[in-house]
Amino acid sequence: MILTVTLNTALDLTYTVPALVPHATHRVTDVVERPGGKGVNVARVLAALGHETVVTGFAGGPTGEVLRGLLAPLPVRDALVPSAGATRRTVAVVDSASGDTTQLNEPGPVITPAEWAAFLSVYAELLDGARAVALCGSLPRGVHVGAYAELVRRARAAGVPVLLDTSGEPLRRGIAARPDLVKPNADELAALTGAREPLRATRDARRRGAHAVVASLGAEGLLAVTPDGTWQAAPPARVAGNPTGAGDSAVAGLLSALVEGAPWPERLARATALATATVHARAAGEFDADRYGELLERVSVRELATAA
Ligand SMILES: O=P(O)(O)OC[C@@]1(O)O[C@H](CO)[C@@H](O)[C@@H]1O
Repeated sequence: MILTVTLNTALDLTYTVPALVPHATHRVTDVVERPGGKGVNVARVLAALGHETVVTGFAGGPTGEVLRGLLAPLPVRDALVPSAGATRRTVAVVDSASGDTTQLNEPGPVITPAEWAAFLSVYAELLDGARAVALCGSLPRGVHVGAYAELVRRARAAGVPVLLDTSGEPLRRGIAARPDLVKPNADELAALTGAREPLRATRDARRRGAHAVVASLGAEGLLAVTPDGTWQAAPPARVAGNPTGAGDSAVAGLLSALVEGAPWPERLARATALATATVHARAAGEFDADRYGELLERVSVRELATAA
């Protein structure tokens, strides 16, 4: 089983408008409501690939009920821990004229010390039996900033490979706890390292403690700095669409190939094809299987002649 942790789950709304104009009233032409938060998206993609998947984190209030109701028919096991505070909503507004997406994320509930303690005991139980764990997304209020570092250390102590996908101070502290893999995007990487040049920043991130770093660089694909080598993976062509959740699909691809013991080029090909197929999809956590299959054959993975 693969475990995904989403401490700040979300009810994701995707609105499509003809054109997004500040101060104007907009008629929404398409509404999609999905169970979300990064780790939930990762789990949905993993389940679609046929992996046994469990989601944990917090869910509460009426939004939490809706989220759990949307998860129920999916082949994903719900091990979410109840919180008194309500699960947040996030809104992605897709401008169909420009193709740009604007994201609005609520802060989420305040987690109490008792709820955090309840989560830690569920996490410990789930680690026993997990083949890999992904720790994903922002922290809800009330959860300490070193929470991911703590969860990384516990996964390592249990011998479970751990992937971290977060930002800011939780990422900085989490990396220092030596996760097997981190997957920052270009902005997260720049904020962490102060470097804009992708290769330099990715190598710097790895030096901070991660075993391997896979940076997601939008249309440029993925850059991986690993103990086995350095690779750049790119989609066959620039794609237009909603990029929300593309990074989560990349995480799912990396985990899926990792638990199958695939080598790095194959992990990166799978991650790039899934991320690209998600840009074509209506919402995060989704992809078209045929398109994924076509992309997988056309993704390029190039080894860079440079030391990690
Ligand atoms: O606020 P966070 O936790 O950083 O990100 C949350 C979020 O924007 O990320 C996903 C896309 O990656 C959305 O489905 C989700 O709601």
